[in-house]
Amino acid sequence: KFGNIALAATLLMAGAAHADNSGFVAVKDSHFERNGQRYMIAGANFWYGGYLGAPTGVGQRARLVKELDRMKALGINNVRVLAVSEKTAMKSAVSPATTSAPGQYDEQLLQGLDFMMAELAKRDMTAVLYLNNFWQWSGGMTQYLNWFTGSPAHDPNVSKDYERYMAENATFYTNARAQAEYRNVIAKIVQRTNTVTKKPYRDDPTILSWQLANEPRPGNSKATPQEKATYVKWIAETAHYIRSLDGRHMVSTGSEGLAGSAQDAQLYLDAHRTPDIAYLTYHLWPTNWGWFDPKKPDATWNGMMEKASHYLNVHVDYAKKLGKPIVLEEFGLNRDGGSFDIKASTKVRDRFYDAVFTTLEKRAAAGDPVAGWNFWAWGGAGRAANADYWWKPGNDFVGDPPQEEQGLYSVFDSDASSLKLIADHDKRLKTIGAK
Ligand SMILES: O=C1NC[C@H](CO)[C@@H](O)[C@@H]1O
Repeated sequence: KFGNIALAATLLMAGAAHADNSGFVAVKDSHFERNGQRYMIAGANFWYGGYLGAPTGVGQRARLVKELDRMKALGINNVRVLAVSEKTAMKSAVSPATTSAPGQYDEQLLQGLDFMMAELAKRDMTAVLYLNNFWQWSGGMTQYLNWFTGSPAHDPNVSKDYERYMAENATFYTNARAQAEYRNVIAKIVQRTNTVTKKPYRDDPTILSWQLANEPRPGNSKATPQEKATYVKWIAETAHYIRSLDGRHMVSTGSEGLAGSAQDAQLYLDAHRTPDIAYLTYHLWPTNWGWFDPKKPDATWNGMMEKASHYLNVHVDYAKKLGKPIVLEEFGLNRDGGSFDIKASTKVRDRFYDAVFTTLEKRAAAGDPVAGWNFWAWGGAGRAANADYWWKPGNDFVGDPPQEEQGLYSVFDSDASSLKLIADHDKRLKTIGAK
């Protein structure tokens, strides 16, 4: 009899040994799992988290600690953060930047990322780190092209010619020297050892995923079959490269979904089919995409919600098709009347957030591969510094990057109704699917 008990205990131990208690988030049956439990992302966008963590210069470590404490208290468990920026002459981009020139990296900003990662780990929070930007506000792909083709970095805030901007940026994917430097940066960060925790990033479960870029697109709205094929290949090869450096962390694309895929569902599916991309991402921007006019809320709300509801649901269906989780890792709406003023109310935005959260909770409760959300974006204690609401070096960082008015989409610490809504839904989301 005693022998049986010993045998049972041994088998139990052996079984337990196989349960993954590493703390890493991984995909299991088209959901996220962490330490054997369902993991839902109840997240925020916090692009400047690494900047606040810097030991000198732009660093504001006391503010960073307070912002993370506030997020943690609300039940936010994940932040989506810009991991690296490129120095550029463009006015609407953040400065300083991590990469001042190919091969020259600002150790202070990289230590900022280290400090932020250490603080997240203390709070049992995770991070999605994006390694490039399709847009100009952190230098991004247009700055790489400036370095390697000599073409002037194209600021669409100045040219207003987004179609030309996007077509030009897509040449990044086939520029061998730009790709080589991009991979140097990827290797530098993925193989980095955190100077605060002394832990290699590769061994740090605080990272939820490495993300190829913020909102990478195949080209402009008329992307050609060749550009689309190039885009799918770039995603697969870059994701494979990251996985060759770090086989423990998931990799994600940063895609907006159809809006960032020339409205081509086949392209969006093909871009996320490779096994090296662990989950799908998508973003939802009603005002940017012309579905909503904050100055005519009553006239445009119904049409917008019809489109938004379809967008939310159809991408969950795409994820089901691929058998992978999907994260709505950006969504946002203006303050009432389109105001940038922190004193403006947020009634319409709260209604929109509530509708987004409720739609995704319903799909998650039905067992669909909804793995959570990140609202755009955490403004916290940051405040716009100038009457015209534009950012200048030395000003506070808020949820809106420098290419947009500081207050456009930010959720500030004084937006009590928004924060309560976020906290309530984050709590509800995390109970869905919990074993
Ligand atoms: O990634 C992004 N998506 C939309 C945000 C708000 O317009 C924008 O600031 C950012 O570039």
